Amino acid sequence: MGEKITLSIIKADVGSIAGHHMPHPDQLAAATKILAEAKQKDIIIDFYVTHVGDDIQLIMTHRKGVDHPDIHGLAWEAFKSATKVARELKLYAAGQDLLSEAFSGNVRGMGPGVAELEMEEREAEPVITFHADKTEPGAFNMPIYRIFADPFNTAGLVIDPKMHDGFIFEVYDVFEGRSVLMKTPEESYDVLALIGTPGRYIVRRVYRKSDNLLAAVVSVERLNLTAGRYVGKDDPVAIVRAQHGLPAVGEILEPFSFPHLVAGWMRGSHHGPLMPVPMRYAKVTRFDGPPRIIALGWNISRGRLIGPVDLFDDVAFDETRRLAETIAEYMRRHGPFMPHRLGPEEMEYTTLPSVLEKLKDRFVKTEEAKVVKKHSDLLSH
Ligand SMILES: O=C(COP(=O)(O)O)[C@@H](O)[C@H](O)[C@H](O)COP(=O)(O)O
Repeated sequence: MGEKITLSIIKADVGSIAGHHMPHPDQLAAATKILAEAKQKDIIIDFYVTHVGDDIQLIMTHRKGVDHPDIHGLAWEAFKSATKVARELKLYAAGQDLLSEAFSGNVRGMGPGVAELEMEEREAEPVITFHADKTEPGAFNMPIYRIFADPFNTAGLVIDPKMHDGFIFEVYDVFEGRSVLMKTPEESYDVLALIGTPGRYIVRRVYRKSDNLLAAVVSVERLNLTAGRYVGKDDPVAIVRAQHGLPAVGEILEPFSFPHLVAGWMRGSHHGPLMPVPMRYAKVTRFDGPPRIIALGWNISRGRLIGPVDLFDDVAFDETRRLAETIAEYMRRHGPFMPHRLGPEEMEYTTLPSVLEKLKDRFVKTEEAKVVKKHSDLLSH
């Protein structure tokens, strides 16, 4: 057995410039300083700090396995430091995603989003990390399904003997906090029956069936469910391993050529197209969006992060971006109406219920005559 390396992405929104747009460079520098010191002390092997929209992304490699208090504590410290900068500069929503003052061993349930994948490095270990803003973890359901279970997307499912048996999906129910393992292709329709409800059922992990190799991990934290109130959107991340018996990089990127509708966007309350963008466009503007995603390509070499390459920085995705803009325009024309605005179940976790609360005593039973009388009484005052 070779050495095990863990790739951890821990992300949080701890304040940004000009609303929920993007972090200040000094915040990224503060987080970088903390991780650089940890690298010097051999707590982590390597790291990279970036952002998508207003979310700071800590990408780290280490030998400590998933959910390790040293790694989570380090991320917490980096976010605290970036929050301090945000407070000094009076940035917007300083410390937004840090739901607790004190760290208690693990950032899960404390606000930040987490995707961690422990691996035995293959001879070459190509990996893609995805980072999204203004959307929820279920936004990954459709692309992950297409990558690992749709032969019209992934030719390797048909052609490559190592993939031909299919993959095992772990689907997580965010409301019940439990998950189920399901096999594709044989249980594909059952998988789809669940993950077509992306606000509740989220693909959390995918394993290659032939040898149980862990191929993908998605962050499943739903910030508003954790906080019990509207805080911001979850802005999920994912790690997908590529090539040599796994989907090729091009097969992993392919589903993102369709800018599918996801929940999030303005006030976490609207459906909009997920737009794949290069890092330089990883900041939201129009109606605080549209929701965006970047894809960073890496090779992991004895834990060293070789990269990133900015995978959506390609004219091949120009048409997708144009289509996303057209869809954004179409959806925007609906204003406050569904299906642009989310449905009532999803709106439960936004600020709308407090508006509706004000109206609750003004509803009257619809017995026509009495209603007309009551209205005429009200109007005559
Ligand atoms: O979705 C949004 C922020 O989500 P985020 O923090 O990026 O997860 C924004 O659209 C805000 O909801 C919007 O700008 C209003 O913000 P507040 O004035 O309520 O802070």
